[in-house]
Amino acid sequence: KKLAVFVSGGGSNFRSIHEAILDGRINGDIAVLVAKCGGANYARKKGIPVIVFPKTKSGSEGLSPHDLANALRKCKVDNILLAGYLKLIPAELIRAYPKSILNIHPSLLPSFGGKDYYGMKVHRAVIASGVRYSGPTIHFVDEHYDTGRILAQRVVPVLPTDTAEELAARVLQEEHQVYVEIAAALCEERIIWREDGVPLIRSKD
Ligand SMILES: N[C@@H]1O[C@H](COP(=O)(O)O)[C@@H](O)[C@H]1O
Repeated sequence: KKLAVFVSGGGSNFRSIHEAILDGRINGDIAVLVAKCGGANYARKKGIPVIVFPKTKSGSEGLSPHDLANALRKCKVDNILLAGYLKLIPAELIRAYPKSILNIHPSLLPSFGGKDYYGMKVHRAVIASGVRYSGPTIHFVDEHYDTGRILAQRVVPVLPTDTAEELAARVLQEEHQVYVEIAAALCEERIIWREDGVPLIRSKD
């Protein structure tokens, strides 16, 4: 399978997916990185093409949603993985990639999800709420923030002494593992849909 990865932040999930492709845990290929941030340096070093999206404020750089959809089709991209990508995905791209776009969010959705919950804000809210467990969620992407069908979750404890940074680090470690497992299942076409629309992962033969 050909993957496009979208990043806004440091890109550690992107790197861990790429390393899993290099060592054979994922039978796929990153055709292109969509970013305009730090993650792009690693991609350029590894010879992965980079597309700047969205357009920069000056309009001098970056693609429109329509041009991006065309560029991904040209790269023969099968699936899109959002890895720390903070922008809403345009409806045109969701129409072009039905049931083919995944996102990772650092909380147990539907709790602590939505446009106001990103980065450290998530972990601060989790700690302030007093919940005892948190963890990453991987879900399909729809027109809204963090509301698409949930595909996978992992649980980590929230310790009484945790700072948001400590909790974020514990969740990020789980993120790297679960996103590699799910990307591997995606590339082996082991994602199936239950009649009621819930996506499931078929175990390896
Ligand atoms: N959306 C969230 O943003 C953070 C970015 O991580 P990275 O992959 O850019 O290091 C991760 O916690 C991810 O869940």
